[in-house]
Amino acid sequence: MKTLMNSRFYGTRKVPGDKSITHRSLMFASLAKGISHVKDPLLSADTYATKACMESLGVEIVAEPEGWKVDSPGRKHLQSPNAPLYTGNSGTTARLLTGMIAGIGLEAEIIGDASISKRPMDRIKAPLEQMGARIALKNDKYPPIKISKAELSPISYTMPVASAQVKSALLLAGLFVEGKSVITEPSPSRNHSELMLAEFGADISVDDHVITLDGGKELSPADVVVPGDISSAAFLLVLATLKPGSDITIENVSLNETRSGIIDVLEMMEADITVEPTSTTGEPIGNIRAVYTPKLKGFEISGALIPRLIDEIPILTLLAAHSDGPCTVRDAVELRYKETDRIRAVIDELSKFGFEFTEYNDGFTVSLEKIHLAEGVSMRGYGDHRIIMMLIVLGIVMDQPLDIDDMAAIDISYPDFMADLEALRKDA
Ligand SMILES: O=C(O)C1=C[C@@H](OP(=O)(O)O)[C@@H](O)[C@H](O)C1
Ligand SMILES: C=C(OP(=O)(O)O)C(=O)O
Repeated sequence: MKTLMNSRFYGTRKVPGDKSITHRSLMFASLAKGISHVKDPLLSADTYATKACMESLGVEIVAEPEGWKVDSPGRKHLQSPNAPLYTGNSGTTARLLTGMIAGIGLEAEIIGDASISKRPMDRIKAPLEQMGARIALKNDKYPPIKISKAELSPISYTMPVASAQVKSALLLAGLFVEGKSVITEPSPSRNHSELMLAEFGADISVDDHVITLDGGKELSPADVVVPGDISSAAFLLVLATLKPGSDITIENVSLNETRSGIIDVLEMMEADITVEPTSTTGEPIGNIRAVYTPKLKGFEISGALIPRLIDEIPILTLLAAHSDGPCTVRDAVELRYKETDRIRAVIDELSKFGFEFTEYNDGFTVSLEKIHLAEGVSMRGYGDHRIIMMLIVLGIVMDQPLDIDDMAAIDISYPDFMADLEALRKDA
């Protein structure tokens, strides 16, 4: 990390493939009999976990120069695994896979690492049981998730929280059930499942907050091109905004409205940011340029904006360092149920440098007079990739290399993060 100090960051870069889209491409391709291709997938610990789970069900996935070839015997020929399915650190894998296993009538036990073992799964158990699934959890809440064979019926479900993982688990469960499943969201969460299921031939329609899936139809193989992940781009965009002399363009990144809340926030803060849409092939794609902006406005984010930037909140908090007023996050209690309690982690770590927080159950208000350099302080990453990358950006902005534990957790979503920073680094 030392080599990144006293630098500015300049240039054009692509970030790795979108994590949410990569998980879904592997799962949907595994349900469609025949060969699908996934171009430019994210190659990271989380997506390798999904790949290994699909292979355990009997799907052949081969690396090709441009990505993966997924060869599925068809959902009727997938097999119950003879060992627990290990989802590593990936909540998306655990929740979507539960819906998928229940939907194809297999039995399996789903486990994960220490963080997954503390993430709530009752949010998928309740609606899946309403469909007829048989699911057992530890203390009725946590993994291991034990799924027994059962026949399902369609569901009509109003989700209490906007969660793409819950929505997608229900869509996966309803895919091969005759009849209409209707899912209503309180506000739109990421819609990659809806877009991609249509590409794989599912009968799915969306009307405002209501998703209707007419189940019982087989999926057909499809080729998926994975755009860059805006959640990974977020770290570079915030770095460019905060670091004097910086000017970074991220190319070929997903601009999907349900994910692009970070652009709204940067614009709200009057950061120097430019968005150039390039194409739409199911997913809207484009380039985003962020240029150093010495003075920013404060932000207040809540309500329907939160699901559109939920994973970016830790890195967005750093923008308080240059804002002329406080920054407030509300309606984000979901952050407490991620890889770690991200509200606590952000408050505990940034308080070490003079960021002042008022904590709420569903967020915080943060302001900063001046960063206090805290020599020799050790930082906790909580094994959470997004907290660790936020702390790395903080260290670069302060020109103080931070001693952060668990750096290897970057591999969960952005294995090339340090290499990309090096590639963009220029002498100040
Ligand atoms: O469906 C997905 O791919 C994801 C949905 C979000 O979680 P929730 O569904 O719990 O909001 C997000 O935080 C996660 O990183 C990925
Ligand atoms: C919360 C995240 O992922 P998951 O829920 O898949 O573990 C994330 O990537 O920030």
